[in-house]
Formats: sequence, C-alpha cells, structure tokens
Amino acid sequence: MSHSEQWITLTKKAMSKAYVPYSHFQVGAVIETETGNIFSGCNVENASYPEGTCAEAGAIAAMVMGGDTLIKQIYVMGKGEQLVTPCGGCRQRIREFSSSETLIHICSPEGVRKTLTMNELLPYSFGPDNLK
Ligand SMILES: O=c1ccn([C@H]2C[C@H](O)[C@@H](CO)O2)c(=O)[nH]1
Ligand SMILES: [Zn+2]
Repeated sequence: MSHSEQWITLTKKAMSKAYVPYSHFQVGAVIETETGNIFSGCNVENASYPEGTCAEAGAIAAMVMGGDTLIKQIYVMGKGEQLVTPCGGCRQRIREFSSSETLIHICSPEGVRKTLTMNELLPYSFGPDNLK
C-alpha cells in the first residue's frame, strides 16, 4: 500500500463516521501536523440545520485539543462528481493554522483529486499576522 493510499484509507474512515441525517453528504478530514501527529474529523449535523459542523472544523478542534497548532497537510474527502473543497468558513479555519507550506488535498474515496496550497485555496487571506 502506497503512502498516499494510507492517507486515503484513514480519510475514508473519518468520512464513514459522519453524522448526516439531513444532507446525507458525508465528509471526512484528516490532518497531519508539522510535529507528525494525526487528527481526524467528520461533519456532524443536527436538527437545527445551520448549527451543524464541518469535518474540517472537527479535525481542527481535535488538533488544538491535542496540543498542535500547525498543519502540514490536510486531506478532505467527499463523494460525487464535483470536487469537495472546504467551504468558505473552513478555508478561514484552516488558514489560522497554516503556513505557506501547508497543503490541502481534495479527495474522493478513490484518491487525491487535487492538491492546493493555502494561498491557492484562500488568496489574499486575513490571518493572525494582520492583528500584529
Ligand atoms: O468541505 C466541506 C463541505 C461540506 N461539509 C458538510 C457540511 C454539511 O454537513 C454537508 C453538506 O453541506 O457537508 C463539510 O463538512 N466540509
Ligand atoms: Zn466548512
């Protein structure tokens, strides 16, 4: 099994945990931090539709809880024809814990479909440095 296949397997596992009785749209996210730790998340919906949380938000919360704050790479996976790219809110969430090296891998269950830098995913972004 190749290195990339292992990440896909892990992200598929995260996706399979999604709690999505309303949208039926499963998303999984797996973060590898610069320190080599791994954190996963899935989307979690609820009856008050706008209060659901994205897979990326879950993985980021787990990462911060685990004591890490710098993302080396993040795998995001969903099904369907279209690329499942992080929503606007999650682009900002990922941006908070990114460097210019951070990679965002857009995946389907079959593999990585596209890899983007943070700057490609959210150009001209507002980040922690703006508050210095
Ligand atoms: O990158 C994305 C895009 C969508 N969703 C979730 C939110 C909602 O639960 C469902 C449909 O929008 O997918 C994510 O978790 N991450
Ligand atoms: Zn999102």
